[in-house]
Amino acid sequence: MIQVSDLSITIDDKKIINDVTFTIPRGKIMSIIGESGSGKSMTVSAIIGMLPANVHVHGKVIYNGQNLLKINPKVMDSIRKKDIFTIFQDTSNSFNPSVKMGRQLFAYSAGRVGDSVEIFNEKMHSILDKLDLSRDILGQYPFQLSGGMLQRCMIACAFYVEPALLIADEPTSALDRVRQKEFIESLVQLNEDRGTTILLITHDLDLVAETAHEIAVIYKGSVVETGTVEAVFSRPVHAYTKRLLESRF
Ligand SMILES: Nc1ncnc2c1ncn2[C@@H]1O[C@H](COP(=O)(O)OP(=O)(O)OP(=O)(O)O)[C@@H](O)[C@H]1O
Repeated sequence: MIQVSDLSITIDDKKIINDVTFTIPRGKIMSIIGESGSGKSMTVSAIIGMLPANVHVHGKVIYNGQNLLKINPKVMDSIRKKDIFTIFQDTSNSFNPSVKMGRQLFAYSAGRVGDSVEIFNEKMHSILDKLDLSRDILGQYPFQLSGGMLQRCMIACAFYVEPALLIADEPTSALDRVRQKEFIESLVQLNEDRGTTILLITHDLDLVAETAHEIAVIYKGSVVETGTVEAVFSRPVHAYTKRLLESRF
């Protein structure tokens, strides 16, 4: 569904990403795993076309036959709005503290696809029920909800929008174990119910084991291993992947 090939990113003459190549298969959950500073977030920024101004980028990010790195900015805006939905590590930054959740979830869902308030209420109520989230949250402010609930509100919006690709960048690292589990269940539910393709960025091997079908291991700006989670976990080839897996037990 998205093919990243020979992606290289340089900032101030420093190579941050080096000839990164991988494919995100349609309908699958794919995880990019790597240690802090390895280049995971930069890779995501290249895919969604939100790289800092001082960056030099080479290579291709092919989506629907178009190279997103060379696309007209207006077309990219529309792809970001309709096709790609992104959930970041700290969702509280994504919400305005002084606006009730209902209005904000409307903007993240119905507003993106042009639905009326009536359609929003009907559709969002049934999604909240499905995700075991109380309908009351629509009348509450972000500070009245836990971090885990805010993350799951974002999943509710993804259920609504049904994007072609959901990118979740370190979505569980600020959550405790119970909230992590709830979030993971919602993520898997989205993939299974709607067939949404998911790119999951993480440094948590347990999270990968519980959710992902495919994996790309990134180390110092290069992809050192790709394959199904089953194959990479049972027969790791690169020394870094072996170290990573040994550290799990
Ligand atoms: N705006 C920037 N200017 C210069 N260097 C940057 C910038 N953003 C990131 N970097 C550098 O690029 C490299 C990759 O960063 P990136 O944020 O992609 O890593 P990451 O794998 O996502 O790490 P983490 O897990 O800590 O978020 C790091 O060495 C980082 O210091």
